[in-house]
Amino acid sequence: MSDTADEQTRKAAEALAHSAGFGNEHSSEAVPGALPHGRNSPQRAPLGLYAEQLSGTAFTEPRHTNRRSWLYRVRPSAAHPPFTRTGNGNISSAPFTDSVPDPNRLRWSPLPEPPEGTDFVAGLWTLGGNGDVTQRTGMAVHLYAANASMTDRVFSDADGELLIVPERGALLLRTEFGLLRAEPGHVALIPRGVRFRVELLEGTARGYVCENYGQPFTLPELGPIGANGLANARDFLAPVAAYEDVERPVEVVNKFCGNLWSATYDHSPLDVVAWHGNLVPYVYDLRRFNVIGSISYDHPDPSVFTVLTSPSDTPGLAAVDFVVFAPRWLVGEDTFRPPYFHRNVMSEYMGLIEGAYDAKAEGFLPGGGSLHNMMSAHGPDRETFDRASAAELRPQKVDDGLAFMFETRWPVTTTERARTADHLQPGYDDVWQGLERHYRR
Ligand SMILES: O=C(O)Cc1cc(O)ccc1O
Ligand SMILES: [Fe+2]
Repeated sequence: MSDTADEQTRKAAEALAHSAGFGNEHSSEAVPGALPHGRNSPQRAPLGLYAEQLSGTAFTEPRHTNRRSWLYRVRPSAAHPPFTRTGNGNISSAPFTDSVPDPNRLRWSPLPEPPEGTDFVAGLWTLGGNGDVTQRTGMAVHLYAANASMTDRVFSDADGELLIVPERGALLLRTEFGLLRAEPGHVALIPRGVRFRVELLEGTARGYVCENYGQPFTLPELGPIGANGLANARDFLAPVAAYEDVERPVEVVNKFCGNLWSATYDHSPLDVVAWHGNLVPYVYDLRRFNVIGSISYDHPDPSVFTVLTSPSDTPGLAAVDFVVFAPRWLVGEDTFRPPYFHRNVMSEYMGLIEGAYDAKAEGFLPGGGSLHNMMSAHGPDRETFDRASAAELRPQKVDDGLAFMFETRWPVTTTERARTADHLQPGYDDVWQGLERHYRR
């Protein structure tokens, strides 16, 4: 008896091989001899494959930012029927114009369960964002909730790269470059335009997506930290080549300038037998993050927790940073240890992958999220403030949660759907009520 689709997903996810490193030249062939040697585009590519370049940066960008890969495939991507518009579901794109940017602090509970048969693409739900897809600037925050694998359907996003942050349910990502497994606590990145399919390893899945319209995420500079630390390049795992030779109708959904377009191919475009290059999908286990912090006094700024950064044209000013609050020791002397009260020119969307977050005693839930827009005042809730102000300052391990932040240079405009959602929490402001006056003269 042949395996069910779910069994095929599970078996495929076992013992995956990877190619390690960030920004380096990878190469991989699923069939020996499929990669040409000494040139990218020989007169006839090996094994009758088609050679095709995928450019993630302009041809002429400087070497240290240039990203491209060469794919050797059964059929060239160019062999496809026309795309036609299809429904956008709950996906929207920048510029976000259906509501005005809001200075209020907003918080959402997790997405409700989706209807039966919702796959990753159908389960995407846009919360908001900034910039403009047609200008390749800015970002969108999406959530997803799915209970079905994509079958005979693949997705690609011309508008940006997708940083997927699973919160519930492991994912098998079948990409043009091969297979990746991403479970809660990992992040996965799919470069702009790369075709992929999401299969569910646990029946249901939930999480967050940062769609980055701008420059690709890269590792932050380390400056005085030195040659090692934060996210180490060797812990980023690209797939090895794996292809499917499928000659039956496959729907390709293409997100282009804010809309979904669909075409039904007569074959699967996940037909890359070999590839090489530095533009690759990857996964990263957030628990590998080397957390740097204060070993004397004061709470450091969260920039020190940056995993990945999408630079802007201004040095030091990120279009968007991906920041993780991973388990760590707090040892600061005479220090208020949780996140401080602050107002930030950058806008902060936060999510929770597991457990709790040290600035919020309750209400900030795994699968939920908060938005503290440009200059909005926030910080520890009353309970956290009272507790941390009175705490005995012994070395303390913070290891009861895994939270993250998409921190962006432009204010985040929420979609009408996010503003009117049942799971938008009323009364979020109240967490800062009752902070007593202690000042006496
Ligand atoms: O608002 C937040 O919780 C995120 C955050 C964490 C921190 O440690 C310092 C500043 C900051 O914005
Ligand atoms: Fe903050």
